[in-house]
Amino acid sequence: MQKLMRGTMPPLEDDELFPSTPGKVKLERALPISRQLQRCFASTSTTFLWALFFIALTASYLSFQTFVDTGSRYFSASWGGIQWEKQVRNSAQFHRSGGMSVLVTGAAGFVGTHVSLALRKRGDGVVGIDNFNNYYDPSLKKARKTLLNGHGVFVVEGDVNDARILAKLFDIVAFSHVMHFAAQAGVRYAMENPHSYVHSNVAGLVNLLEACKSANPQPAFVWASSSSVYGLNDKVPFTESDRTDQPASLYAATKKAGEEITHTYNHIYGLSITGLRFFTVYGPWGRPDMAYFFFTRNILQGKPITIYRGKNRVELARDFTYIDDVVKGCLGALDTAEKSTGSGGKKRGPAPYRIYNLGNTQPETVPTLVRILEKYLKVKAKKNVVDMPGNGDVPFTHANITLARRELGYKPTTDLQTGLKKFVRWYLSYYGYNHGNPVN
Ligand SMILES: O=C(O)[C@H]1O[C@H](OP(=O)(O)OP(=O)(O)OC[C@H]2O[C@@H](n3ccc(=O)[nH]c3=O)[C@H](O)[C@@H]2O)[C@H](O)[C@@H](O)[C@@H]1O
Repeated sequence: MQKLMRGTMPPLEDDELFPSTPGKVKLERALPISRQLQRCFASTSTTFLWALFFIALTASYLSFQTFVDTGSRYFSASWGGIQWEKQVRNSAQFHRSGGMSVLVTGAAGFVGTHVSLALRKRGDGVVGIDNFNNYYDPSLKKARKTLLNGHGVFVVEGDVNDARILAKLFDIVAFSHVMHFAAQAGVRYAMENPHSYVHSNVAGLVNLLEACKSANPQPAFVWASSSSVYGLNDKVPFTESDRTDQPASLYAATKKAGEEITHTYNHIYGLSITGLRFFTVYGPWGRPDMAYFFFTRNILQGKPITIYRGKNRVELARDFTYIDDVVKGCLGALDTAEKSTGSGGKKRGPAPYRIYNLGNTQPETVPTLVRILEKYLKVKAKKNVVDMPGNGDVPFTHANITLARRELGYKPTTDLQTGLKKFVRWYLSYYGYNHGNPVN
């Protein structure tokens, strides 16, 4: 402030008030008393005007500062404060002996919501964080948040790229586990918005790992990788040790990068890491960007759906996995995760690094998926069958789940018929038949 005033208006020196032009000086000195008084008055009023100018400048500077302060408080108002900290603490509290305190990122997402609810229902403490971005309808995410709130899970509005909010959360709660779902999902959208994948799946992941490695105690870290890392691998079923160095999409490449990045944090800092490769997870409260979801909407609205087919007219297939089965796999991963070994950002000993497939081991074709939907919706789909565009898709996925079965106790029990029946029931109760606004 002082700097600004000095820079704007240096103090006036005597010789500036009385210019050094010899003739003028003489003239001043020759002036009568009355004129000199008049001059003096004139210079006083100039000083007065300058003083006014300074006051005005100071006042506007101060009010600008207040505006900036208020503004920054306003923009960060979604988190912070005593009440907010209390909510975080309460939500993190577990209610069973040997319970865990879990930070769930992407908690208002599809899998994040289901896992948070399951943890809470069995008495674990859960704090959610979600940035509620508009990749798909944020009102669905808000509805999931309301559901979570109703079960005592507090969801913080924030981004995993924000180091300040993560530091604050770890400051308030000694999380035993981090369950990381926050990511840019979707295979084909990577061609439209490649940077969002790097931002969330690479930069966001690193930011979160930095917070975890510095936390004391360090939490065990479990996170969502993807079946897409198998890329062009055509050895079936896909086994964890199969090659994953041929991704077919940028999405897959960022998930693969995540597997390598988490490995370095395990190696250098002693973070306990478990990566879960999800296979096309579906079910109630699902993601509207996925085929089973928007096929349902289009069929109900009488709009056509596009079914891709592979080379030589081969039908595409996915190892569609029902949400409840995946939730059990996630809980199994959390329950069996050994502790991280580092403290104060330093590794104290080797920590586990694990990767598991969470699939269904019963691949079904996309036309079969459509037939089941038609049956439960009681509406015939208008189908356009086209060759699969070169947009990052792979022709099929099929999980070998031996490892997860043995080490996590993972045992999927829901076939596509049963799972889609439950999805359709939820969809109709949430959107009604026309998919206008949610019915509730
Ligand atoms: O398991 C995974 O790794 C991935 O599963 C899904 O990706 P995807 O299997 O491509 O799921 P959908 O986008 O729902 O597509 C399912 C099938 O429907 C096909 N499809 C999709 C869209 C469409 O208009 N028509 C069509 O035939 C796709 O080619 C694919 O075979 C998720 O979207 C990814 O986030 C996740 O990581």
